[in-house]
Amino acid sequence: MFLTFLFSLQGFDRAEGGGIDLISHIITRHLRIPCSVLMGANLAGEVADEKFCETTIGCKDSKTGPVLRDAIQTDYFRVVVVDDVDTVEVCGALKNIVACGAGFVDGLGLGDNTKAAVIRLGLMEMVKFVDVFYPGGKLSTFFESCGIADLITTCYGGRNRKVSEAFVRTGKSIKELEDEMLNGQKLQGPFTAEEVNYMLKNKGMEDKTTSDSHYLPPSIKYVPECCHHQSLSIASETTQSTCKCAIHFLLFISCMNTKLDSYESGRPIHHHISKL
Ligand SMILES: NC(=O)c1ccc[n+]([C@@H]2O[C@H](COP(=O)([O-])OP(=O)(O)OC[C@H]3O[C@@H](n4cnc5c(N)ncnc54)[C@H](O)[C@@H]3O)[C@@H](O)[C@H]2O)c1
Ligand SMILES: O=P(O)(O)OC[C@H](O)CO
Repeated sequence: MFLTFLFSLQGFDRAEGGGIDLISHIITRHLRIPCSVLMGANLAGEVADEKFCETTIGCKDSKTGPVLRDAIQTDYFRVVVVDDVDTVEVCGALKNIVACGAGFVDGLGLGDNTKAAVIRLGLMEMVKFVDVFYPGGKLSTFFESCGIADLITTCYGGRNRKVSEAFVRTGKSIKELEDEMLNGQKLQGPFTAEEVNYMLKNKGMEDKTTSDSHYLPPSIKYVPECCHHQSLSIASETTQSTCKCAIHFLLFISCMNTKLDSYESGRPIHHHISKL
């Protein structure tokens, strides 16, 4: 008999002292039981329709992991268990920010090549973020469903993408669009970006660039800026100012010019990060 907690919530919480907290850490701290996470390319409607997908469970305990997998896995919902829990959870949170960037690209009509660049650079930001703030994470985790696969599906089929596209096209605020398009649901991307931005500001890291040993994740900085900017603007100016903001966002990510030369499964990220 064992007690554990498995959840699929995406996002961070603000921590005392100006940082951010992972939800799994908060649950473990309060309930004093181990916490595992489930993240993956799992748009709820498609899972409900029993269309094939994969998912990732992050679980530290080698005995509990297979028990959770066997309890959840079906023919159409395939589970891979990894022990890199924090990276799995961070992927689930950060990819929502990148999806807003993908939505801006769609709203601006920039095409699939640009969107692929946003997705690639967003993935590199996620890798770098884990390396800086959750050292010990494994690069191989980003190649599980919780990493690249969830990033792709969210950047094509998710709510963050959809609303962000409408945000650029219509000139309405995120709040208005949520009310109109999501039937009571909320976007995670802008909120998560603000939390991460808050943490970076408190650490004095918001103006660092990728060439510094500290870094600035551009979409994390520019997604909330774009969203805020838009919500404060007036109708005739909104589309123009949002576009300007979104273009800044794209310019910044393209300046990153990061490259992943090699990848060896299962090794800690800092073995690779010097090549980014
Ligand atoms: N929908 C998907 O395809 C999908 C897939 C994978 C993971 N997720 C994640 O699962 C979580 C829930 O997604 P969803 O689609 O069910 O969202 P949802 O918006 O339908 O539901 C979220 C619920 O949380 C409640 N809520 C919000 N803030 C709260 C608070 N502070 N205290 C108590 N309740 C609060 C809301 O009232 C709402 O009922 C999110 O973190 C999402 O990123 C969603
Ligand atoms: O609809 P989104 O943008 O919240 O994305 C949904 C899920 O995160 C996909 O796994």
